[in-house]
Amino acid sequence: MSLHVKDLSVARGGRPVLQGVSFDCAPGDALILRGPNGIGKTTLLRTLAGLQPGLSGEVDFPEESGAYASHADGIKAQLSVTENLTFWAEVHGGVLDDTVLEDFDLVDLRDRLAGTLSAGQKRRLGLARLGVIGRKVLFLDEPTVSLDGFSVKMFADWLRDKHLGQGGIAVIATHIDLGLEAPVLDLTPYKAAQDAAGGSDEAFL
Ligand SMILES: Nc1ncnc2c1ncn2[C@@H]1O[C@H](COP(=O)(O)OP(=O)(O)OP(=O)(O)O)[C@@H](O)[C@H]1O
Repeated sequence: MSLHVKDLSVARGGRPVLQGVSFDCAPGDALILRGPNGIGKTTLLRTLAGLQPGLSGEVDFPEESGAYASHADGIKAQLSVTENLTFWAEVHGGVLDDTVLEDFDLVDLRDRLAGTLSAGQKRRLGLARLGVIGRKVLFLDEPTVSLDGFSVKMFADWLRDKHLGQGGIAVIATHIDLGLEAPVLDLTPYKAAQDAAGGSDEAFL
């Protein structure tokens, strides 16, 4: 189990955004992505997860082991917290292990309809999904948005102890310090050159 990325170039709306990104993660490794707004963190994470094609380069990790998580986390508003988690567990061929409710501080909310949760509570439920789907390679896009300090620490603890500690890998775009001992990859030097745009349609608009 490892994640290998070599000379990867990614695009958004047909325009190159980042080029020449390379890194490797071994079991238990996290990598923090940094860079200013618009540099391409979301684009890179979506490309790594296979949700959109790259322009060139290699991304390699075991099939069916990746999961991408952002704010659009597929919570079903008309189902309860437990029903949402059970649904995800079953989709991934498992059963719900109740400890995930404790890990993400959802015990008192277990019977609440997900649609009635606050933004931060919804985010905790979305992150708890990661605890039930059993995927080893996580691509996390600003996972702590809307979370208070207590919840950030809870999520960082889960990531360290239950995911990385059990051989998982995580690539995380985050502007805050999660307190993980993880290398930081600043994407600024990988910004695609303007003349690499592969065409100059704008000149004719
Ligand atoms: N739908 C789109 N079509 C074309 N270009 C887009 C689209 N969405 C985003 N972009 C552009 O692609 C570039 C990379 O965006 P991306 O969302 O990957 O950046 P980011 O580093 O995640 O930003 P942030 O820190 O603000 O979340 C930006 O310049 C952005 O303006």
